[in-house]
Amino acid sequence: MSADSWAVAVDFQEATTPAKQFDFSKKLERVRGPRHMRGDINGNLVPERKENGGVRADGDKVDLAEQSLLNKLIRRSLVRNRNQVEVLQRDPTSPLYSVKTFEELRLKPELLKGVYNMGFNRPSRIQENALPMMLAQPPQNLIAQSQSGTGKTAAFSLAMLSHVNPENEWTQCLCIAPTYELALQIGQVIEQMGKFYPDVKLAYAIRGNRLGRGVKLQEQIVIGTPGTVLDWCTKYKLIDPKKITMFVLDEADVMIATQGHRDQSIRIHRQLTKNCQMLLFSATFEDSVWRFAEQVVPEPNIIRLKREEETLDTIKQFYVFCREKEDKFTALCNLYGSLTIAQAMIFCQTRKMASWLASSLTVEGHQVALLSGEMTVEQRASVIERFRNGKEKVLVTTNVCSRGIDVEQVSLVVNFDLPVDFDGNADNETYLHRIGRTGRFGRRGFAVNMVDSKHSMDVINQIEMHFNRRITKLDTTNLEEIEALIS
Ligand SMILES: Nc1ncnc2c1ncn2[C@@H]1O[C@H](COP(=O)(O)OP(=O)(O)OP(=O)(O)O)[C@@H](O)[C@H]1O
Repeated sequence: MSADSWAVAVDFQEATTPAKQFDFSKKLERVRGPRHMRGDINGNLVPERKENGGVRADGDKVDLAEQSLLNKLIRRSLVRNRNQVEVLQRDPTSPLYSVKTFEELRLKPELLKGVYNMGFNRPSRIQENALPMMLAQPPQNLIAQSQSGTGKTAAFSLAMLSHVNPENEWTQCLCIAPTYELALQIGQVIEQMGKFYPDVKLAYAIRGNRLGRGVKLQEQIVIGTPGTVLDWCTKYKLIDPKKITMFVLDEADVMIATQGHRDQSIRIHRQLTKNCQMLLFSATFEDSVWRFAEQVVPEPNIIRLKREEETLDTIKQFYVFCREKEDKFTALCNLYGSLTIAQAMIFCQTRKMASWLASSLTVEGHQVALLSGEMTVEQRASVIERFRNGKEKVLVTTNVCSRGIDVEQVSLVVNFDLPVDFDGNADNETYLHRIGRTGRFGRRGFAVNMVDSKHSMDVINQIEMHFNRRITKLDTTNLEEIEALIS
């Protein structure tokens, strides 16, 4: 079918399709989720996980640990969340404590000073409930789930620092994280928080950190990756697992997606005593995470903070017909020429397309930032930082690289390529994730979708049906129309 004829066919289809035609297959999809997607405990659709993440339709590998690290590197503050925390107590008759200030926790003055020195004025939503539970006597086990950036790491770092007895020169708290880099990030938080409490020492059980066999560690807190921690406990006997009184497993969802980590974690856990306090944290909570959590944390209290829903309510959505990539490029330039745009994010399906687009835009005189899969996490973090600081006005990216980026001043999102799943169907979750970022915090945003085939028009229709929101056709050669629609 030529481009013209499919465009005519689409026009015809639009004109003849009633606005709310019912499609049973879509309804089923909404209940079950599309293939390769599953519901998490929040009722959110999340991609099915494979060992070590998985490969998306765009060819970029989803590395959960990298995503998590990127999130940590680019984060500046707590993620806003107005949802209520859900608490499930093991013993529902015991009083439920929640604190509004750090003073109420009766922390050691050195620690309180460390907390305030980090700029924390009051506990975050999840910390309000989690901290009293983690610090309670007798010790209580905890499974806590809340999205990245809500204060989990800070919470268990404070719990570990507060738990140890600095006079005892042996390891009392053991914390495991999925990667070397993530372990280092947690260690930095502990070091910063414990800045005024120098009696407490921290060791990193990570690759490359070799110690002689049989020497007993004197550091009260050890943080590391499962393989090295297991070696230190069993092979080298640097840590006596029977003396561990607090065990923290961070990023459980990432942990079980990483080959071998699940078994190693369980093997470490088996070395610990029954009296050891077990704490497990996760950003998401699929069934597999839950099953793992129950293995590691007996008789748990459970705290959950639902992710704040992303919404399309404040976002105007459009689509533009184009023939091929050059045509899309022209449409994009026209759009850019006729709008006052603070900052824009443009999503491409492949790395190749993203780099072609970035260089074409640069030739046109735009200041462009490019996020691409071959960059290291640190390089990506610095590109995002520059973009956030307004050094570039346009960010071209593939989907994988940009998860979790929150740039308040982005007012336009362009789907240069539409988000589709492995089967070529609309990837509604990714669509919401991309577009939802423009209209953050009640501000207005615009989303423009480039449609270049009958198939991509079908995808637009699927997205419209899924969200029950209209996506309006836009003629980018008609500047007056653009101004009228977008104003
Ligand atoms: N009570 C608080 N007040 C202000 N800022 C806080 C507080 N607790 C944590 N933060 C800050 O909020 C950000 C997110 O916190 P934290 O890293 O603990 O979240 P998280 O849920 O563990 O996320 P991730 O697992 O991605 O690291 C950090 O920059 C941290 O310094």
